[in-house]
Amino acid sequence: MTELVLEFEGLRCGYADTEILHGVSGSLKQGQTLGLFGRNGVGKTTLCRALTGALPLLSGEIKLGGQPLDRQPAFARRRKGISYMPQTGMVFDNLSVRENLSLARSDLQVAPYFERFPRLAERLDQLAGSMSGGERKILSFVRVMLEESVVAILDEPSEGVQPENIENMQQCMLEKQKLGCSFILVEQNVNMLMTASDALLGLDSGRTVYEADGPNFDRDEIVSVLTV
Ligand SMILES: Nc1ncnc2c1ncn2[C@@H]1O[C@H](COP(=O)(O)OP(=O)(O)OP(=O)(O)O)[C@@H](O)[C@H]1O
Repeated sequence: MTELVLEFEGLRCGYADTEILHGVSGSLKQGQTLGLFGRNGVGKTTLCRALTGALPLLSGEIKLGGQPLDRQPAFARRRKGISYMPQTGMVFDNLSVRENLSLARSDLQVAPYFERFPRLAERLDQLAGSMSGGERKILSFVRVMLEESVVAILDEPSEGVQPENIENMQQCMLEKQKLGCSFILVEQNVNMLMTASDALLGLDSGRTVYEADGPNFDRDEIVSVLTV
């Protein structure tokens, strides 16, 4: 049986006096991808931020490899192998592509990613802030791929990215999965969600409304959660 790498139970959290997540639970197996989806504003990014430690919990538990994680600060979670590609603010605009990539601090090699995304290689000395939205997403994605992660959380990586590069992103994820990395993938693109995920978690208004194990997901059910 595949080992559970990340477990979260009854997560409640929010901003100031507003509770956004009302007790969300889920789990992630080693080398697998949990697809997280739902309409705008239902709490997907909030869940990501709760898992990374950017947002404190009101209650609930998070475990990584069976060990409690929820009292650990964000930097300690990063050291334990939780990586995060945020939906926005994902690259340092005033640094070049080369400098952004060098921040990944790992021994993993960047060359295979330049083969998949040659425009990055062509723009190594360009400031990240002068790249297009899609190019910046790719840069942010590659930066996370270069981290030595146990769990990589990707918040809408395909937004604004052309289909050919979405396919390349999925190939990169598969390669890291083979090395044991697990992913939480926030995605509105139903095709990517269905093909990249081993299990799915659908949210609405801060609550779980859909859970399924793959590989055969029901597209109509997914679309209905996205269009409630
Ligand atoms: N920093 C913040 N302060 C106050 N409220 C916030 C903050 N960030 C998010 N929210 C609110 O929390 C709710 C959930 O937001 P969240 O970003 O988690 O949704 P989401 O499902 O990721 O949406 P999207 O698909 O649009 O990215 C929204 O109502 C949002 O307005």
